[in-house]
Amino acid sequence: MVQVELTELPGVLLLTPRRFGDDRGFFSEVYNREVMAAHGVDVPFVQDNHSLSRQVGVVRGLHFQAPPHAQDKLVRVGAGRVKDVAVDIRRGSPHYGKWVAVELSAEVGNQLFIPKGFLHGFSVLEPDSELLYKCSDYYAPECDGAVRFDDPDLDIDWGVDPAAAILSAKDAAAPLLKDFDSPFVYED
Ligand SMILES: Cc1cn([C@H]2C[C@H](O)[C@@H](COP(=O)(O)OP(=O)(O)O[C@H]3O[C@@H](C)C(=O)[C@@H](O)[C@H]3O)O2)c(=O)[nH]c1=O
Repeated sequence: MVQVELTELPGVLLLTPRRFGDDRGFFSEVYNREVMAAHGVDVPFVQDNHSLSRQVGVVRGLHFQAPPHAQDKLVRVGAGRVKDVAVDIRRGSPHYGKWVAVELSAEVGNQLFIPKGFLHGFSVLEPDSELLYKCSDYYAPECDGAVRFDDPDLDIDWGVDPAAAILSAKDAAAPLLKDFDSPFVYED
């Protein structure tokens, strides 16, 4: 029912649910708790988010919510195409500061699972791209945090010109990773 691929970051998974195509279009179970749990994604999601980014070059991120409201996220694209990025920020992790970037599109219907302890962000590769994602905790603005998307220590390939990126004021003012005290600790 779902194809699961590991990424270079343990815990971050690329999931592609099956699509049943016919003359009308397709049908797909985009989330099935039992099936996901069988593949290691056994998470009580409590909030679904939907954002629209009109312009190519919009970058949202890199974001996290700190404990006690840390969020696992299951991200997909309902329209358009984005480059979705996860960065390990668990102190003591052998992968601290490492990232994976995956193209997610409405055409493919693929999804990225990003566990707690990772930054999340995406760049917009097609106009009017819509991101749909499930979160395992509620929005808690007091726990909301960000790291600069174009941090030279991360050196993420966003697939768009970072100098021309369209950012929120909050994201433009985000600290660099070296000036940031991560609230997450790696647990073996
Ligand atoms: C994230 C969020 C925002 N909001 C409000 C706050 C604000 O007024 C408005 C826009 O918020 P932001 O600018 O933070 O939206 P955005 O930049 O799209 O933030 C999102 O980015 C991606 C990369 C993520 O991973 C998400 O978890 C979230 O951080 O929406 C909520 O009411 N609930 C929420 O869950």
